[in-house]
Amino acid sequence: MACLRRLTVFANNHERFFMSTKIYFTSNNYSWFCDRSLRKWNHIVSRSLFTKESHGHGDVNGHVNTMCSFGKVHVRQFSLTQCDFKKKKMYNKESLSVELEENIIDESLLEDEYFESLRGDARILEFVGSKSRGPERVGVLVLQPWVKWGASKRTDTSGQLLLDEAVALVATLPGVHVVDKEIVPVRTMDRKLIFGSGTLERLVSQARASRNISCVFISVEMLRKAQIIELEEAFGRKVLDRYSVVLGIFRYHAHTKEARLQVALAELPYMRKRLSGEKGHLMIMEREKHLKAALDKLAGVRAIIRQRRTKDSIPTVAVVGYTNSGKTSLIHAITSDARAEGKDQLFATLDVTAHEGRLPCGLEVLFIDTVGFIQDIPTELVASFKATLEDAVYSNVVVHVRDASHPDYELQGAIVTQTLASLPLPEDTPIITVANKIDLETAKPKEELKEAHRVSALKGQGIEDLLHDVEGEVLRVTGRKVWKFSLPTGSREIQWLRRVTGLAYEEMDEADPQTTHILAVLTNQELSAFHRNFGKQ
Ligand SMILES: Nc1nc2c(ncn2[C@@H]2O[C@H](COP(=O)(O)OP(=O)(O)OP(=O)(O)O)[C@@H](O)[C@H]2O)c(=O)[nH]1
Ligand SMILES: [Mg+2]
Repeated sequence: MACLRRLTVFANNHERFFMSTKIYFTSNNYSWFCDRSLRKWNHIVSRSLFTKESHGHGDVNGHVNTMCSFGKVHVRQFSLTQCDFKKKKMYNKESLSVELEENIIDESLLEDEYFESLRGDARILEFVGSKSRGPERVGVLVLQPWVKWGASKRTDTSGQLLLDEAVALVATLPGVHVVDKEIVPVRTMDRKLIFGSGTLERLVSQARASRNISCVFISVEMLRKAQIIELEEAFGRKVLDRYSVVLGIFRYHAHTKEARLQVALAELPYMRKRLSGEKGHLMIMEREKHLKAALDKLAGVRAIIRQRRTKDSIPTVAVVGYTNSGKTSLIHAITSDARAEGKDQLFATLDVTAHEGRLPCGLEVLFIDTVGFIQDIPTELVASFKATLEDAVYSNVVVHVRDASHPDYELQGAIVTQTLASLPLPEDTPIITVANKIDLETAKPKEELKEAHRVSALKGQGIEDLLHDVEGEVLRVTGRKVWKFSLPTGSREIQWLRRVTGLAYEEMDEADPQTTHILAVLTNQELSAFHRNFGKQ
C-alpha cells in the first residue's frame, strides 16, 4: 500500500506482543512504539524516524526505512492499515475557529466614521498602519532612551538590544523606513520631555535638518498627552511611542473580526489619554461598552468551541512565546499546516488559530497559535488580546517557544514566564520549554539552554524529542494510556474501539488471520466502558 512506510526493527524479547517485530507504518504514525514498556527503545526508534537519513526530507511524515539493532532478535511482520478517523469528521475547520461564527457581529461597529475621525484627531497613526495607504514611505528617526547610571538603569538588557527591537518594531509597519537611529543616554525616564534640554535641542535640529524624517519614534511604553504635544511642537514632526507603534502593527495584521474588535478596544485607552472634551469621552465609553459586548459574544462562541473540543476529547496544546520566536513555524513543522506560515515580522500572528496535529502515538491534538509577547507595552494592550491568552489558559499543555539565537534570550523568556504567571493558568498545567532556531550560528550553546528542548522549526531538528515530551504530558494530564488488544478480526469490539477512540491501529495476525492486534489511546473511562460492553479482554 502506497501510504505504508516500512520500518524494520529488531527487538529483544521485552514483551510477548511486540517481540521482535517487523512493522509497516502508516505515513503519519508509529504508535506501536508508544507502549510504556517500550518507551526506551521507542525513543531510539522514533529518533531515527525523524532523522534526515531515514526519510530524506527531514519532515515528520517522510519515508521511513530504518534499522535499529537491539541484540538478540526474532523477526516477525505486521502490516498496519490506515484508519479512518471518525472524530476527525466531528471537528472540521468550522468547529475550530470562531471565524465562521463572526457574522453575529455587526460590521458597522468596526467601521464607525466618528471613530475613524477621532483616531485622526487623537493623532493615532493616521498615516501609518493603514492598509489603504499607498506605497508612500514614511521616514522615521528612532530614539531609544537609555538610563546609563543609577538605580533605574536596567541590567537585564542593553541599550543596543532595545534599539534593535525598536527598529524592528517600527520597520514592521507598512510603508515605514528607518532613516536614523540612536541610543540616547538619559538620567531618568521621568523627565517632562524624556531628554535633557541640550540633548533635545540636538535631536530636534537633527530631525529638522533631514527632509526624509517625517516622524520620530521614541521607544518608551506610552507618552503622556502633554509630552506628545510638546515634543511634536519641538520636532515639528509626528511623535510615536511603543503603544502607538504596536497598535499600528496590530491594526495592520488583524484579519478576523475578533482581532479587529480587539484592536479597536486596545485603541480606546490611548484615545482617552489624548482627548479632551466630555463628548469624546462619553463616545469612548459607549464604544467600549459595545466592543466589549461584541467580544463577549465571540468569547461565548470560543467557549462553545472549547466545550466541543473537551466533549470530543480533543487535547489542546497552546504554543506561546515572545514575538518572532518561531511559534507559527514550529506549528507548521509539527502539523505541516500551510496556514501556519512563519514570517520575519513582529506580531505576524494576531488571529488565534487551531491546527490539527498528531502525536507519535497517533493521538490527534490541536496546536493553538497565539499572539507573541513583547516587553514595554502597557498591559491593557496585551489584555485586549484576552482570547489568545484564554486559549492558553484552557489548554492541556503549554509549549513556550524561545529564540535561542537572540541575545536577549533570558529576558524574553522571563517576560513570557511573568505574563504566563499572571494568567489564571491551572497550577498543574505542564509548560514545556523549547529553544528554537538552534540551526543559527548565534544560537546559545547547549549548557546555557538548560532543560529546554533544542529545536529548529525551520530545519525540522529536535521535533521528535519535543513531540514525545508533549505526548507524555498530554497523555498524563488527560488520563490517557496506550492500550493493546488482540481481538477477533472484524468483531464488534474492534468496531467499538474504532468508533469510540477513532484511533485504533490494527493489523491482522499473520499466523492467525482470525486475530487482529489493536493499539488504542484510551482514557480510563473509555477502557471501563469497553470492559463493561465486552468484558475483560
Ligand atoms: N533560522 C531559523 N529561523 C527560524 C526558525 N523558526 C522560525 N524562524 C524564522 O523566524 C521568523 C519568525 O517566525 P514565526 O514562526 O513567524 O514566529 P512567531 O513566534 O510566530 O512570530 P509572531 O507571530 O510575529 O509573534 C521567521 O522569519 C521564521 O522563518 C528556526 O528554527 N531557524
Ligand atoms: Mg506567529
